[in-house]
Order: sequence, then structure tokens, then C-alpha cells
Amino acid sequence: MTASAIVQTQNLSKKYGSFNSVNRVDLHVQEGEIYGFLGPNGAGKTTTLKMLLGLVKPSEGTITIFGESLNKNRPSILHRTGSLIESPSYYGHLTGLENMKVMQRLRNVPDKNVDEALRIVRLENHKNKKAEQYSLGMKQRLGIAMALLAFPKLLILDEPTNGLDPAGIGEIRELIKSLPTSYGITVLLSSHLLSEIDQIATSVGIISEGNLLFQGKMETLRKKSKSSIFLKTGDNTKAEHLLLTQGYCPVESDSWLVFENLIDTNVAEMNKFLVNHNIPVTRIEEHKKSLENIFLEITGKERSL
Ligand SMILES: Nc1ncnc2c1ncn2[C@@H]1O[C@H](COP(=O)(O)OP(=O)(O)OP(=O)(O)O)[C@@H](O)[C@H]1O
Repeated sequence: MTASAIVQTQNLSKKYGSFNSVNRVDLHVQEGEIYGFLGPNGAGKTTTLKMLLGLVKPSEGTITIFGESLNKNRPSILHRTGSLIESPSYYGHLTGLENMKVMQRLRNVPDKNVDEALRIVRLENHKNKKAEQYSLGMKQRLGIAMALLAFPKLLILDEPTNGLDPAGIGEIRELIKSLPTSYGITVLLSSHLLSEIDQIATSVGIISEGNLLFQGKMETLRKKSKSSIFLKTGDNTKAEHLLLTQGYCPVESDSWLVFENLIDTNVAEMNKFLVNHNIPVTRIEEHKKSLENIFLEITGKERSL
């Protein structure tokens, strides 16, 4: 394990009866990352996160957090970890501030932490309102404030933007993005939305049917999006025939000739060659495979997230 690994699991598995809810997952979350745990409903995200928090007992495998075994050092690890799993729990008849004070007593942290956490989630102007009167987004922000209260080294959030409107999603996203640099907090969050993970995460783990299918930097995932050149000419059949003699391998697709792995000079040469043979080139386009297509390739799923 490298020095900066915050979460490391090996062979982590959970079986319910004979059903593999989580199957031999090796998670690797580095310090300072926002790690996006991405997968469709029922993929095993919540079960994995619950195992990391000691809420579900693994059937197999090991969990190491901050370089320490969760089995051996659970209280000390959880003391340095904040979490929001499923919907936030709060007392509806108490105000936001009173809810924070209840949590403050449990976690034994100074008053300034309460003020700071409420400020970060931008609830300071609503702290004297009863939590049951909060909007969904405000309730979610209160849940995050509670998770932040002890300014943990690791924050685990299960679908933090679930059920929020676009403005609420944007706010929570910006809030989460600021945590590693402003407070040195490493964030592990789950989502079933690729677009969400794309906008927030620095690293990603893709889980489907309990299996971790991809893990790495977001950049690495994006680099998988190879581009294709789409060419339209006045006579595609003749153009294809001529280009084959030059060593190009076009594939016909509707009214286009499609080429993979071309460099710029190839495109220029091809264009010149066709024009010299009196075939007008009417369009040259570059198409990149979308992140969604890459995701579908990795998971082998027809349905989109
Ligand atoms: N207590 C349980 N008993 C039996 N099966 C369970 C239990 N908890 C989870 N499962 C099953 O394990 C699988 C993974 O569930 P999990 O909640 O971890 O998925 P998820 O990726 O978090 O999905 P979602 O986004 O819908 O919450 C599902 O098929 C679920 O039905």
C-alpha cells in the first residue's frame, strides 16, 4: 500500500444468501481525491460504503483506512471519518442549530466547528428554523454539515445529490469540490449519474452487479474516448476504392466514410489525394466517443445511466 492511500479494500465481498451483492472489490482511494463510486441502481455501492463504515459485515476481504485495519481500529478510524448514507437523520422538531448541537455532544467537538460547518453548507441564515421546515436541499446540506462537524480526514457520501433540483445539485457539487483543498478532506461519494461523477470526481470506480469494472483517474477514463474522422465526398464508392489503394481502411456508415486512428497529416493527404482525383470532399468531421459510450462499453450494459 502506498503512503497516501486513504481507503484500500482487498477482495471485499458481501453475500446475501447465495447472491453476490459485492464481489471481490479492491477499492483504492488516494489522499486528497474526490473519488466517484459510479454504478447503476443495485450495483452494490451502498453495501460497499456501509462495509467501510462498519455498518455491514463483509462476507470476505479486508478493509484498510488511513493505513489501519478497520477490524482492529474501528473506533479510532470512525472518529476521523464523516458520513452521510441514504437520507440524513435529524430531529424534525429541532432547529438546524439544535440538531448540530446534539451531534456536537456526541462527537465532542468545539462550538466553532458547529459555526464553521453551518457556514460551509450555507445554512447559517436558516439555523434557527425547524429542520422539518427545511427544503430537501437544505435537509441534505444539514446532513452534510453533521458529517463535516468533526472536520474528518475522510468523508463518505452516498448519493449526496439524489432528489435535488439542478440548482441544489450545483450547490452541493461546488461545496464538495472545495473540501479537499480548503479542509484537507478526502471525499468518497457514490452516484448512479455519470454526468455527476464527470463534473465532480478526480478518480472513479465503476461498479456493476457487484464487480468493480474500472478504477482510475477521470483523465484515464476520458482518454479512452478515441476520435474518428468522418468524411463525406461527391462519390463515396469511388473515394473508398481509391483510398484503399493508398493503405487507408475506411468503413462506410450511412453517407459517410469513417476512419479510426488518423493523424492530422493523414487527413490532409487524403483530402488532397481525393481532390486531385476529381472527387469533391464536402465535409470532414471529427467525432469523439462520449463518456457515456465508454461507460456502456465498460459495463456492457445496453441501458444508459
Ligand atoms: N440487507 C439486504 N438483504 C438482501 N439483499 C440486499 C440487502 N442489502 C442490499 N441487498 C442487495 O444488494 C444489491 C446491491 O444493493 P446496494 O443498495 O448496495 O446497491 P446500490 O448500488 O447502492 O444501488 P442504489 O443506487 O439503488 O442504492 C441489490 O441487489 C440489493 O437488493
